[in-house]
Amino acid sequence: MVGAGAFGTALAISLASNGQPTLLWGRDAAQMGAMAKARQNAQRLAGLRFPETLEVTADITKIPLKAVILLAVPTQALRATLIQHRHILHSHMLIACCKGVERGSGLLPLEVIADVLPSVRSAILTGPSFANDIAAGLPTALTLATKDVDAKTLQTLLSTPALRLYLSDDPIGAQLGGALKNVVAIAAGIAIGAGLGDSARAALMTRGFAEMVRFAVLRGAARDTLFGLSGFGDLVLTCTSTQSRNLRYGTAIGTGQTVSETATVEGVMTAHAIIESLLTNENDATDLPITRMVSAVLKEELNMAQAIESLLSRPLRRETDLA
Ligand SMILES: NC(=O)C1=CN([C@@H]2O[C@H](COP(=O)(O)OP(=O)(O)OC[C@H]3O[C@@H](n4cnc5c(N)ncnc54)[C@H](OP(=O)(O)O)[C@@H]3O)[C@@H](O)[C@H]2O)C=CC1
Ligand SMILES: O=C(CO)COP(=O)(O)O
Repeated sequence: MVGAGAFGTALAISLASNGQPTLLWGRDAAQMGAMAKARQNAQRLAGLRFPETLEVTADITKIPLKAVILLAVPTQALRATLIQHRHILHSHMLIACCKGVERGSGLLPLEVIADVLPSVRSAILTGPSFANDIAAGLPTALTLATKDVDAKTLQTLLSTPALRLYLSDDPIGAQLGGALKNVVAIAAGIAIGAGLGDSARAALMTRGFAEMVRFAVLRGAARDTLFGLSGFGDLVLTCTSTQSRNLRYGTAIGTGQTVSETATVEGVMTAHAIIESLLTNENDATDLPITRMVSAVLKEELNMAQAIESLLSRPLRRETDLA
């Protein structure tokens, strides 16, 4: 496991609890030392003890030769991680566990991997799951999306009695579902924080989902993928649970609080990345009113009242119209 934050630690605990010898690598030697000593990640998953089969290290050369590597760093840190450790990572199967779009390039995690390490085999692991739930061994279902011929072997390797992996051969759709639902969750949080009510949240979730499907299909995804765990499933979880950092972030913005950017809130950069990529890529020209509003509010180009007014004054249309 590369990345010892909440999600990397949770997946490592889950796999090791299933009897798999698992190596959890993090970049901060002092932090890794403390985790190895306490047998828990006190900073991000306090109280959830490491099984004996879980080894913690800050030495990336300890990764065994043929190991499958899960990459659990934020999307905006993925390229730097790949570049820094390319001499180790290039010969392994890489499973991206991040949810987002890279700012500047508009690329999805597997596209970033292909850009840095063109010949590497890769997959995306995504879907509705909170790190705490996975680490506690609660039942969870995720999507493992890949074009790789060894997909079934990977599915078996990474599934546990509590963590069920469903296979998909649509990595684009799975990645876009995971990335876009974070943006909609910020919008849902803003609505809740601003006191617009649960009905407004349901409207945003539904129209946000329409937006997700529209953009994903345009980017080459299969429409059905968005109706699965990685799209609809994760949208529901993230927009309705206060465990979600994206929802909490949006709620704080909606209540007018000043928000610190220290936590991983993937929807922020993803909203900007998508809207900025629309300016440069004509093929992506589509109507994304909710993503556009989230990006504009977070950049303080619009205040909340203007954003809400702009969404509510859009022309009336048929529900199933494409835009
Ligand atoms: N938490 C969750 O419930 C879930 C998270 N995810 C996804 O997993 C991804 C990671 O999120 P999460 O684990 O929660 O985030 P955290 O903020 O908990 O952890 C991020 C981790 O990435 C590390 N990191 C950041 N930059 C780099 C870098 N350049 N090189 C090496 N390591 C780096 C951090 O190290 P350091 O501590 O040294 O800064 C930290 O260990 C995100 O894309 C998220 O959407 C998916 C499903 C559930
Ligand atoms: O991706 C997640 C749930 O599936 C985690 O959501 P947050 O990043 O908003 O906490």
